[in-house]
Amino acid sequence: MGPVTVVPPPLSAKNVDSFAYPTMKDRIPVIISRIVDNLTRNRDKIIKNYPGEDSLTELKVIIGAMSQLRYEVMTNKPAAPLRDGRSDSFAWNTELKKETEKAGEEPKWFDSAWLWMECYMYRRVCESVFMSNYLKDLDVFEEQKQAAFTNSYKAISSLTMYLMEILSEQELTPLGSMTKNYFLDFLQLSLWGNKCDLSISAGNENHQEHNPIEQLAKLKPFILIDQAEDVFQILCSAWERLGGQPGQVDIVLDNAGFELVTDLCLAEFLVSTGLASKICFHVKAMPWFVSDVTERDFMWTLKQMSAMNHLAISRFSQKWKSYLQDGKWSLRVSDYWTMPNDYNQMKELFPNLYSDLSSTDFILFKGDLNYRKLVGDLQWDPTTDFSVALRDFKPAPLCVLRTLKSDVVVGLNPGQAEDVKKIDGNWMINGEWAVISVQSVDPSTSESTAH
Ligand SMILES: O=P(O)(O)OC[C@@]1(O)O[C@H](CO)[C@@H](O)[C@@H]1O
Ligand SMILES: [Mn+2]
Repeated sequence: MGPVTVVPPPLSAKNVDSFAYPTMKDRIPVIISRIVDNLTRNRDKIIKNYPGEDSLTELKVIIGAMSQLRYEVMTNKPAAPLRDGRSDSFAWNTELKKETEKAGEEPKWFDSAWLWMECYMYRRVCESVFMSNYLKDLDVFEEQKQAAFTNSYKAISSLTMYLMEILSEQELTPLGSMTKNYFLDFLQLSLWGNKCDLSISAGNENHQEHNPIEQLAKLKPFILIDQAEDVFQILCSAWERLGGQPGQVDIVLDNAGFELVTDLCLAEFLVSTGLASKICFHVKAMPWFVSDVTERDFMWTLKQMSAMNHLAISRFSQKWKSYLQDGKWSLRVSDYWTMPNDYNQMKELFPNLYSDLSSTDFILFKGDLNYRKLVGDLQWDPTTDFSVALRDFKPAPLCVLRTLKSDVVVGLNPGQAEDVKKIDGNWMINGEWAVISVQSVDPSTSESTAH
């Protein structure tokens, strides 16, 4: 038996010096107010897209529910059971009961675990929409997500042209050194794509304007942990294990807009250089943390790209649609990604998802929320090993690409956190700093090594 890990307490808004506190006090109320604004401003469009004799009444009910939710957050009311009867509501209400039993009272916004309450907030937003008849499929964040894509046109253009150029001009053998160098570039592009999420900016415009490739060298010193080479090594080991065939890669997506395009470009690079045989993208089952990708966002992005008068953008989107048809790429939706639980609990709560993930050769997790769920959103000492913070979550070799937007980080060297803090007091929350953290799992022994 290995050493027993003492698990620290969760991040919580009860610590007024933590980022959880201003999130609850300011950012979440602003996010809810923006939903109300958006629904009010787009009233006619919504009624037109979701016609029905009661559409307008339902829209008003949703707006009312948003005001009620904002009031509940601001006055620290206890979490109430979900009432929408959606397939996940039983699991959610079971979690609510468990939390209540653990604490001796219902979870509250400013007293309980930040991760739990923040997920509950987005689930409540969805509840108000799911409770309607005509507006059931309304995505209250759609406009913001679509604007984030449209406003990143220049960066998307540079990125896709760069990808097209290297794929057509270079002889890239799967395990060659040139492939490795380009792979490292695309992995970093996907990492920095994570700067562009909309919940951190409380829904303010947050898009990519500059040429992303030119920025890579400048951004390199901001990667606090860089295990990108280990990722390449994992893909090479899969090759060898599979007798000279590439393995499957799963990507647990985060945000729509520019970030999604960086992820798709990475996936294109992987399949067209023979580093991966198949890609499975995991998307959210409902609108989530403002900018997270749903299946609809994914398909919308491809459709928009096809309609663009731009050679590289439209070509890639055609190619990507054909991958979806021939199974080289697939999408998978699971309710687990929109539960409040961390990934250590996945094996017990969603064994099918865990076993699916165990059958792949490599999992890439994108973004800050995935990072929080991997390490449990706990107050770890920053020098804790990544594998210790993951606890029992080791379905397959995995990597997380994350810009820091919440005050939890592990895997740093002694003194590193203190040094970065001297340079940038907001290093943990401003999205300027990043980590590429890896856990390699040897499939024969299931032993993991992480740094
Ligand atoms: O997962 P993502 O898109 O990178 O970030 C989600 C996020 O904006 O939401 C939380 C704050 O509300 C933070 O954990 C994080 O900054
Ligand atoms: Mn996100």
